[in-house]
Amino acid sequence: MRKMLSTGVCTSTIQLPGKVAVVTGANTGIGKETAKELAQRGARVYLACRDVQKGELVAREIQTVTGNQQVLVRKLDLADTKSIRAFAKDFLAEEKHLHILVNNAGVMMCPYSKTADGFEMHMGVNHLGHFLLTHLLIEKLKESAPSRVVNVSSLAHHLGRIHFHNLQGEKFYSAGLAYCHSKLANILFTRELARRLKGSGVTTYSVHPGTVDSELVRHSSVMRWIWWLFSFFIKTPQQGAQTSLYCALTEGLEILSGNHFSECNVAWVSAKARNETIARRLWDVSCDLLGITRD
Ligand SMILES: NC(=O)c1ccc[n+]([C@@H]2O[C@H](COP(=O)([O-])OP(=O)(O)OC[C@H]3O[C@@H](n4cnc5c(N)ncnc54)[C@H](O)[C@@H]3O)[C@@H](O)[C@H]2O)c1
Repeated sequence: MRKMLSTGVCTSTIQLPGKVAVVTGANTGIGKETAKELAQRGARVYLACRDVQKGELVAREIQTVTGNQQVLVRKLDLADTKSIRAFAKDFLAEEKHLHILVNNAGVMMCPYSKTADGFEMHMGVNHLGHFLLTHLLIEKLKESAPSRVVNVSSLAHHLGRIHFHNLQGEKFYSAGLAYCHSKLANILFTRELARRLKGSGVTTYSVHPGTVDSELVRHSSVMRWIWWLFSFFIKTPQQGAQTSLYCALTEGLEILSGNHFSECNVAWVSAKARNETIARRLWDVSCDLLGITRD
């Protein structure tokens, strides 16, 4: 597939020597390209990956391409809170700072399954896993301010709903909709996080990367076919990384904390994604599910 149609490009020229970044799901697709660009600009970049072997291959590739040897791989399985806690514990022991956290990893349309902690896989990995990770790293982000959290969501959030009585798909389940619900949760999390972080020097943004040629559609032959059919309009992962990079790097973006971005611009979100009551309730429910004390 050859791609075109990318209007959003991150034009920031900022360099990142001495800065530390974590990118989840960085061994493929958009996450890999995001990590590569952060490394290119001189940051120490942690590739937080489920598959450490694949991560090591990618780290070596990024080191070769960028000349930056500070590209490190650490095990992170967002489908297991023990793994998330272990990752955070080791990271906090190892690093003095964290300036950029890109919550990029995601699953789409996987068959009904549960995480190690019994959460529905989309909600568990895409939302709850990143919620816990951010919670565990938030003090380090505050200490390192100015710092940023970028949450990779999707246009698919428009079809999402937060059914509090069916958050784990226990009453009804559709793999396609489960993905949409989790991507809506990413935006609600971003908005509530921004509200809570006001004045802390940590800002946060949610992102729609565009429609990108990646491994995301691996679970759905229909989606693979649609991707192939529209291949001319589909972005490369490098193009798909631009809005995440824009939100991580652009100077002066702090006043737009909590907003959603697409094509390196503020983007419209659904009415459900702007509902502060749902955002606060989702925050509380997420804390309860993860055993985090509500504040
Ligand atoms: N590709 C698109 O068109 C598109 C569109 C909108 C949003 N997105 C979002 O972009 C993000 C990146 O997706 P991509 O397109 O690069 O797909 P991808 O499948 O290439 O990358 C997803 C990454 O997440 C990782 N991951 C999955 N489950 C994990 C787990 N349990 N623990 C840790 N890592 C895990 C995978 O290993 C992979 O590295 C996702 O959040 C996705 O929802 C993608």
